[in-house]
Amino acid sequence: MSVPARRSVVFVTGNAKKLEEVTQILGDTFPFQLLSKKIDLPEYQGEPDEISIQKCKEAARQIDGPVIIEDTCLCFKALGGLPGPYIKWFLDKLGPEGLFKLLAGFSDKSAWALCTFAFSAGKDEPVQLFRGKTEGHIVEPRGSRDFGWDPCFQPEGYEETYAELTKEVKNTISHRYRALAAMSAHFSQTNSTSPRNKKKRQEE
Ligand SMILES: O=P(O)(O)OP(=O)(O)OP(=O)(O)OC[C@H]1O[C@@H](n2cnc3c(O)ncnc32)[C@H](O)[C@@H]1O
Ligand SMILES: [Mg+2]
Repeated sequence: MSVPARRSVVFVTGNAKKLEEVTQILGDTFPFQLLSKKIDLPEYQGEPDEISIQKCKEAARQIDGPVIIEDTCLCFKALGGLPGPYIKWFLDKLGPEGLFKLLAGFSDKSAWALCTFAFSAGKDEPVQLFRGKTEGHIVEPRGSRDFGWDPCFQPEGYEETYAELTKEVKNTISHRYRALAAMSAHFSQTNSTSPRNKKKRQEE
């Protein structure tokens, strides 16, 4: 009896570090075979959900098949949630030091990292969102300069910044880990091949 091929989905991102973490976090646990495609999708404006929906629709249009995208925000409480989805440009121009200095005039250094994964089964198909949030503080940069704003984000309950933590630890507490856990849980349920679920799926 032949084993049915695992359905595949393309993770569209222009960020190699994101892809690396996603691969490490998911391991073999994800019910889809994850392929990747390096495309720099447009940086949309608006609320995080809207941005992820637009980004996913554009990815599905370009790939013309099942896709996943991800969008990451870094939100400063004292700035009403900004830079939020615009963190990429702030980081590009200011670096982690500048991000820390942005909060010089504020006693509240608290922040949260928000990750949104978006899935679409293909062009013109609906988009499903999965979110993960990790609370923390913006600190003077410490640790490796490997990945984005990691050196200036210290997650709640830790003495280290994301950049000082090992990948193993970051990948069990991060915004990305939490969003992926939500997405995996969803697809593990809907993808289950138990006869009951199969029947349910056929009825949907
Ligand atoms: O192609 P995409 O997937 O959009 O990749 P991107 O690099 O453009 O990423 P975003 O649009 O989501 O912008 C998020 C910014 O935050 C950075 N970033 C994302 N996740 C991070 C993490 O876990 N730690 C540190 N920096 C991160 C990333 O390098 C970007 O500068
Ligand atoms: Mg981007």
